[in-house]
Amino acid sequence: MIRFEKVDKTYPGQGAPALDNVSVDVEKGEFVFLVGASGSGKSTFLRLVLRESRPTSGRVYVAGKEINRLAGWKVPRLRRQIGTVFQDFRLLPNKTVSENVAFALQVIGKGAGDIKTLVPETLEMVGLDGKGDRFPDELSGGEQQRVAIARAFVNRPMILIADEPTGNLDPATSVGIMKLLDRINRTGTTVVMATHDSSIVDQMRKRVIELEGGRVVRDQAQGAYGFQH
Ligand SMILES: Nc1ncnc2c1ncn2[C@@H]1O[C@H](COP(=O)(O)OP(=O)(O)OP(=O)(O)O)[C@@H](O)[C@H]1O
Repeated sequence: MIRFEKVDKTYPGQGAPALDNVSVDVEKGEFVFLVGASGSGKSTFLRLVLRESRPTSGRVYVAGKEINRLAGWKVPRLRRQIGTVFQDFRLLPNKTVSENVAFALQVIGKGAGDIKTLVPETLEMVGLDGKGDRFPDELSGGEQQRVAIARAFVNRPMILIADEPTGNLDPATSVGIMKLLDRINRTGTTVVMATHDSSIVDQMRKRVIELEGGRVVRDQAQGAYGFQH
């Protein structure tokens, strides 16, 4: 589903590469944690998957296509197949919960009929049944992140990218969010999550890819946050 082949990324004017000879293969349906110190290259990795950034050398494939060679007009179609969730939720403050989720469908041209069924169905799935008419500032942080996940998942993307999704949440709320991401993963969606949250990684026991100075220094099935034999 996601394949990096000898990917280097050096930002203009930077001496050291943000990614250095990264080769990684993520299969359809996998759940992968990307870990590593601040500045190790996690966000750069995620940006390359979205083609928000391009490799300096090497190849990035998503769903079998080398995305650096994708024509510009095909990039929106690629991004539609990838849901994104961030630490800071990024909801539209002047739209209700339902409108935030519906908006993701409107921008990709879904009809009113589809929207009417998909939005409540997805809100129920993320545990926000009955909260569709609230505004983001009337919700807790955990609930706001659930809205963001509903918005990312409402068109059933192949891949869900989560960059520090529990970074602003307390430990108990974070566990609920991880249960939800796990549930989404069980529907067949490939999940790649960058995180500093060691207790979450240790509890989930999924594949762990660790970056250090832009290099993959560990790629371990059912791994922990720190290396353990
Ligand atoms: N737009 C940019 N221009 C120049 N350098 C950049 C840019 N974005 C990232 N970098 C550099 O690339 C390296 C990797 O950064 P990246 O944001 O990928 O790390 P990260 O692991 O996601 O960090 P964090 O955990 O703090 O989000 C860092 O040295 C950073 O300073």
